Amino acid sequence: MEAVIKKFPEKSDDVRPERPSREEAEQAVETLLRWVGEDLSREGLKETPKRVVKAYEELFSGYHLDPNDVLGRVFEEVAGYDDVVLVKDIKFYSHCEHHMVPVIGRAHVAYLPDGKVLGLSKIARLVDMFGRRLQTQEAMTAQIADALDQALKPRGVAVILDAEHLCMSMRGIRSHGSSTMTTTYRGVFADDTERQDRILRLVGAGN
Ligand SMILES: Nc1nc2c(ncn2[C@@H]2O[C@H](COP(=O)(O)OP(=O)(O)OP(=O)(O)O)[C@@H](O)[C@H]2O)c(=O)[nH]1
Ligand SMILES: [Zn+2]
Repeated sequence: MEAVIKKFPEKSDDVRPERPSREEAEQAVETLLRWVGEDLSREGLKETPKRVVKAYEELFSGYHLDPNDVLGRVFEEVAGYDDVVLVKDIKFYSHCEHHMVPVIGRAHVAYLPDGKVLGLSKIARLVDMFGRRLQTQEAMTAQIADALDQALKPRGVAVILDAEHLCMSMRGIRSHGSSTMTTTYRGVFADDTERQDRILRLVGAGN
């Protein structure tokens, strides 16, 4: 089943009607600070609600972008290059949608072009953009693959995410050092285990 790419306002100053004001968001931070047992009159906390809201603006800026904003133009002059393009070890930070706690990981994104390629930095920008939303790792993996598929119409796409969920290490099960790997293969990669193995070997995850 194809995951749906969530469409969000195109510009960061577009405000959804139901979006709370900045002041309301700062008040919500104050409530949480009081709830954890903090003393709001402490000098060090004076600016904290403002800072947290400002930090959230940056950490969740992915809601105000869509793939068209980050992918840019495609290039067709590749001198007949006709093999896989793999951008590996794209470090990303996200937050899980269940606990709003960080997810820290690496993405490996490969595609087999059909005459058109993207600027390499744009793939890292795409990963960064989807990371700046609340996510499950599975959804983020599918969203990256869908966006590339739609923008480039390549012969195939492979996306591998390998991440540590701090909600599993800092709290809950407190399982330190475990990581989660998700993979999605589209087009020619979908049913071709040899191609899948090649990608896994290239990213250092295969046998
Ligand atoms: N499939 C999936 N699960 C995730 C992801 N991030 C966090 N989770 C899990 O979401 C689940 C939420 O489980 P719940 O039982 O509703 O919440 P909880 O009581 O906080 O769960 P614990 O973490 O086990 O304490 C947990 O098992 C998390 O490990 C993700 O990206 N993908
Ligand atoms: Zn979580």
